[in-house]
Amino acid sequence: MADPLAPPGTSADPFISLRGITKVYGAGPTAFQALKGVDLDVAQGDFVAVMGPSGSGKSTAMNIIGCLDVPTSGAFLFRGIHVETLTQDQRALLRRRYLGFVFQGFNLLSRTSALENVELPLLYRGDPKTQRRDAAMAALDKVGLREWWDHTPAELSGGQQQRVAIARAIVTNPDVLLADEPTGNLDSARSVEIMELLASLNRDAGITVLMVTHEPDMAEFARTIVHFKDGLVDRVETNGVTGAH
Ligand SMILES: Nc1ncnc2c1ncn2[C@@H]1O[C@H](COP(=O)(O)OP(=O)(O)OP(=O)(O)O)[C@@H](O)[C@H]1O
Repeated sequence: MADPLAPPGTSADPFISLRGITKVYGAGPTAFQALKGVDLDVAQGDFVAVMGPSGSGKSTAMNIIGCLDVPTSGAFLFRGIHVETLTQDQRALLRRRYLGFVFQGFNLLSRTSALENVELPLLYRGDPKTQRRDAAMAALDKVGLREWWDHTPAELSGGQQQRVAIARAIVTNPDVLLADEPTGNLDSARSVEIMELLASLNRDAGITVLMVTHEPDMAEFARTIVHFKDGLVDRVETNGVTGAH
C-alpha cells in the first residue's frame, strides 16, 4: 500500500497551506467559532511569529498545523498531504516524523536528567540505546548544554530548561518546530538567548519555525509576522513590509 504520509506533491506545492480553515468548539447554542476561514501559506525555511489578542485563534491554528487537532472545515496541506483526511494514527505518525514542539512551561520530566529528557522521543520511536545517547548528546551540544547532560530540570535555570526542551524537540531532525510562547516564562535576557537559538536553528539547520508570541521584541526575530484577529488572519508582515490579508 502506498505510504499516505509520503509527500505526493511537487516542489510547486506550498510547504504548509491552510485554506478556508474553520474551527467550531462545542455544538448547539453554546457553539463557538474560534477560526472563521483562515487562509495561510508558510514557505519551507521561514521563521514565522504568530501574534494577536488573547482568544483570536492563535493556539487553535497552531494545534491544527501541529496535527494535534482537526479543522471543522477547510483544507490543511503539509508538503502536499491533505492532513484533514488522515486518521488520528496517521496524524500522530506525521507529527513524530516531521514536527517538533516547544512549550511555554518547558514540559520536562522533573526527576529525569537532561540527557534522558532529550532521549524520550527516540525511546518512543524505538531507537536502540547507543543511537539514542549519541543523538541526544549531539542535540544537547547544539543548544550549548553538553556539559549539563546529567542535571535534572531543578538543577537548571529556566533558560537552560527551555534549551533542553528545544534539544528534545530537534533530536528527531524535524522539518518544523512549533513553539507556543517559548519565552513566556523567561526574563528578557534569557528570552533573547532562546530567540537567538531558534533563529540559528532556522538559519543553519533549515528548520521552519512557527512561534506564538505576545511580545513584539521576540517577533522581531522572525522573518514573517502573522497577525490573528477574531478568528482570521488580519495581516502578514514580511521584513517590515505590511500587506493586508
Ligand atoms: N476546547 C475549547 N472549547 C471551547 N472553546 C475553546 C476551546 N479552545 C479554545 N476555545 C475558545 O476559542 C477561542 C480561541 O482560542 P485560542 O486558544 O485559539 O486563542 P489564542 O489566540 O491562542 O489565545 P491566547 O493568546 O489567550 O492563548 C477562545 O475564545 C477560546 O475560549
